[in-house]
This record gives sequence, structure tokens and C-alpha cells, in this order.
Amino acid sequence: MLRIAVPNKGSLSGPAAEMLHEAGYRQRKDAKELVLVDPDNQVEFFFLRPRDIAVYVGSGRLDIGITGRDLLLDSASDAEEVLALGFGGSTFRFAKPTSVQVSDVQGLEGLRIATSYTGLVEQHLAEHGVKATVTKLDGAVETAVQLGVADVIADVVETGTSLRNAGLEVFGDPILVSDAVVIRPKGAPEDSAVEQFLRRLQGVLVARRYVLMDYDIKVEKVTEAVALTPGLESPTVSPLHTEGWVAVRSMVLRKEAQRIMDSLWAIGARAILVTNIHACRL
Ligand SMILES: Nc1ncnc2c1ncn2[C@@H]1O[C@H](COP(=O)(O)OP(=O)(O)OP(=O)(O)O)[C@@H](O)[C@H]1O
Ligand SMILES: O=P(O)(O)OC[C@H]1O[C@H](OP(=O)(O)OP(=O)(O)O)[C@H](O)[C@@H]1O
Ligand SMILES: [Mg+2]
Repeated sequence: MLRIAVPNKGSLSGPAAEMLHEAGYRQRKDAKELVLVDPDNQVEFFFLRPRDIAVYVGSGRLDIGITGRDLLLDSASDAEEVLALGFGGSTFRFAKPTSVQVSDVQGLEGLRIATSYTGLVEQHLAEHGVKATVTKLDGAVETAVQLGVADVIADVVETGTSLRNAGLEVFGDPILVSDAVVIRPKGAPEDSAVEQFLRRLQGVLVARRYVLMDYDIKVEKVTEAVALTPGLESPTVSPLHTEGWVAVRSMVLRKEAQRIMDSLWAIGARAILVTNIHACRL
């Protein structure tokens, strides 16, 4: 049975559960459930703190897991990213009060930095040959500056609201751009159950990103229309009962669908329909 680590709380847990549900897996009904067996799909889910997931998967105790790229790199565990999942996006950045005069990582020499991600910060400082004092805090890191524990902080930034509320501003380049990711033990051998799990998640990603577009068009305009909707491989073109017309079906990016419909209409396409894809294997 495939053993899968899933975030039990925090920013990643809701979207991860939703994605697994869309991929056809059983999900827990009670947030206090720590282990769940899905016998129909031959998988066992372990609900763990996302920070610990890299440790469990890196040690090989669990076959595969979902966590954040930042947490994976911070842990320096023997796990590696195999698929980005398109949710839980954030950047990891330095931030400071306006009173502190520092504009890049070089300027941090000799300063005190508070963070929950000491692995990431120490590695970044080492890469730039900067020596600073890094203090580990569990959370609410923004307050460390106000209370005099640190000169600057390094933390996850999503909307930037927490920084603004604490009167802090980002500086320097982002240390990391993060996303929710699927991880496996480094160098783990090929495994058909793992491949199947990844194919299901990739199916969800495609179903979220693309829609199906159908339209009718005059035969002489097909080449022009198909250039607008090339699909992933090749669009399906079928004859219509009305002489001189064909029906075209193609996958298009959801975010481009309205613009493509306008262009198709302008060259004479009619009965343009857009439908969601519920599931797919490409
Ligand atoms: N607004 C956000 N705050 C915190 N983490 C976020 C946010 N948006 C995305 N993430 C990602 O979620 C992961 C952190 O999840 P984790 O559960 O450890 O912290 P959390 O969501 O802050 O929950 P808590 O603070 O309640 O423990 C990281 O990969 C981080 O990049
Ligand atoms: O840019 P934003 O949208 O404001 O999100 C980022 C903030 O959210 C998280 O804190 P959280 O609320 O999880 O509290 P914590 O620091 O105690 O973990 C993170 O540590 C930042 O403080
Ligand atoms: Mg947090």
C-alpha cells in the first residue's frame, strides 16, 4: 500500500485535501484523524505537520508527501521535489523597519535576523559569504523586531499584509519562490503505484488549467481557426451535416478562453461552447 504524507493543518492542508479529493482519493471527515486508509485506491494517508513531512519522506519511512518547497529546502532532508501543485504559493523574503538601513543581503553582515526557517536563511547567507546572527522563532516573527530580539526578519510573504501591519518592508531579492510540491526520497526507484498517484495529480492540474472548446466554422476558415486553438496535440475536426461546415474540438488554457472566443467569432466561428474538464489522463 502506498504511504502518503499530507499536511494536517495550516495553509497547505485545505488545498491539498481538495486536490486529493478531485483526484479520486478518500479524505478524512474529522480534522483530528491522523491516519486514513483508502482501500479502494490502495493508499494510506498520514496527516502530519508540513515541516515534518520532508523529514518522514527523506528518511524513506513514507513513500511520498505533499509539503512546501520552502519547508523542503529548509529541512535539508534527503527528499526531492517531483511535482509542483500550483497552490500554497509564497515568497520567502527579508524584511526590515524603515529605520534600518539595509538594501541587500550583503548589508546584513553583523546584524541579527529572526526567522522560523533557519536552514534557508543560513544557507542563503553562506552562499553570499555574509556572517550574521540567526535566531529561530516558531512564529509571529514580525514582532521580533519591535521587541528588540532582531534587527530584521526573514519570513514567508503571501499578500504582504502581516509585514504591513507590523510596519516592516521587504528588501533585497526574494530568497525563494515557493509552491506546494510533491516530494519523494532522493533517488527512490521507479514505482508503478507512485507513478499512478502522480498521473492522477497531473490530471487534476490539467483539468484545472484547461477547458474544452467546441465550435462550428466554415471549411475554408479551418486552418486559421485551428491556429488559434492548436490544442495540446491536434484538434479534432469533424464534418457537419450542413455542407461546407465543420465542428472543431480543442483544449485551450482557461485563462485565455474568452480572448480566443472573441478571435474565433471574428473569423466566423459560431456555436462556440466552453466546458470544464472533470478529469483527464494525457
Ligand atoms: N499566508 C501564508 N502563511 C504561511 N504559509 C504560507 C502562506 N501561504 C503559503 N504558505 C506556505 O505554507 C507552508 C507553511 O505551512 P505551515 O502549515 O507550516 O504554516 P502556516 O500555514 O503558517 O500554519 P501555522 O502557522 O498555523 O502552523 C509553506 O510552504 C508556506 O510557503
Ligand atoms: O503575507 P501574508 O499574506 O500576510 O502571509 C504571510 C504571513 O502568514 C504567516 O503567518 P501565520 O499567520 O501563519 O502566523 P505564524 O507566524 O504564527 O505562523 C507567515 O509566517 C507570515 O507572517
Ligand atoms: Mg504560520
